[in-house]
Amino acid sequence: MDECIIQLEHATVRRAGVPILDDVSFLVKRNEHVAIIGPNGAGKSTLVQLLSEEIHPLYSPLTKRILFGKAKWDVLSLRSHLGIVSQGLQYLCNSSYKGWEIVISGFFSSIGLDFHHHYTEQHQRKMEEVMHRYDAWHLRDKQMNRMSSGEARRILLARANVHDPQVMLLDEAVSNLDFPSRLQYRGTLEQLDKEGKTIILATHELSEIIPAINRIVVMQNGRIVADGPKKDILNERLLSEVYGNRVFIDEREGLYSAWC
Ligand SMILES: Nc1ncnc2c1ncn2[C@@H]1O[C@H](COP(=O)(O)OP(=O)(O)OP(=O)(O)O)[C@@H](O)[C@H]1O
Repeated sequence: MDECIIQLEHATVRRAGVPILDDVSFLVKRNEHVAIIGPNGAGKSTLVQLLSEEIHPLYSPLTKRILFGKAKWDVLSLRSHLGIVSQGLQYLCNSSYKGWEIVISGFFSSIGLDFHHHYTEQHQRKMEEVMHRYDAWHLRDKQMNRMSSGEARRILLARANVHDPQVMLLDEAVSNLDFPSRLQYRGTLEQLDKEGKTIILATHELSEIIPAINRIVVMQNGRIVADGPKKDILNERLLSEVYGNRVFIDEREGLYSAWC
């Protein structure tokens, strides 16, 4: 049986006294892929941030957060197992660092390079390889704070992959990417699947959910309200209920799209 690499049990997060994640349990096995969907404010990003230890759950005797078999992590070591793309990270990376510096800093779980970061030729080769893969090589010497959102997103995707992480945590990773870049991104997800990586993505864009991602988690009001195989979850009745609007779903060549 596949090992459970993410074990979150009875996790609650409060902001201003309000539970924005309410007693959520979420388990992921090695090589399993999960897409998290749900309306704005449902708690998707909060769940992803719990997994990368950007935030912490409230203490309760029932609460567990065991990541890669360990309950306690030094956050930099944990991040070396994760490839993260999120709006929050993009905001932090909006600096005068150049594209290549942000990508290579993925090896150190840092944002850009500092005097104590010593990169090797091997790091450099891998940085060049992923920047080509994400069609970002032309952005290598451009400052992050002079890039368009889509250009910066490509840099973040390259950074997330550069250190060969076990788990990709992708929170609305395709936003701002143009159509050809989305196609390329899906190709990369397929490649990650072939390499045996675990993909966890939160998205509003169902076409991001490649055929290899078969488990869908639906969130609403800080809770997981559905969790199961794609064919059971991506149905118009269930999604119409969750989104509070009539939702239409279409499927073409294994990719889905939804609209109201
Ligand atoms: N720092 C904060 N202070 C107060 N409330 C917050 C804070 N961060 C998030 N929230 C609230 O927590 C809830 C969940 O937010 P979260 O970003 O996890 O939702 P989401 O499902 O990712 O939404 P979206 O699809 O809009 O990105 C929202 O109601 C949001 O307003």
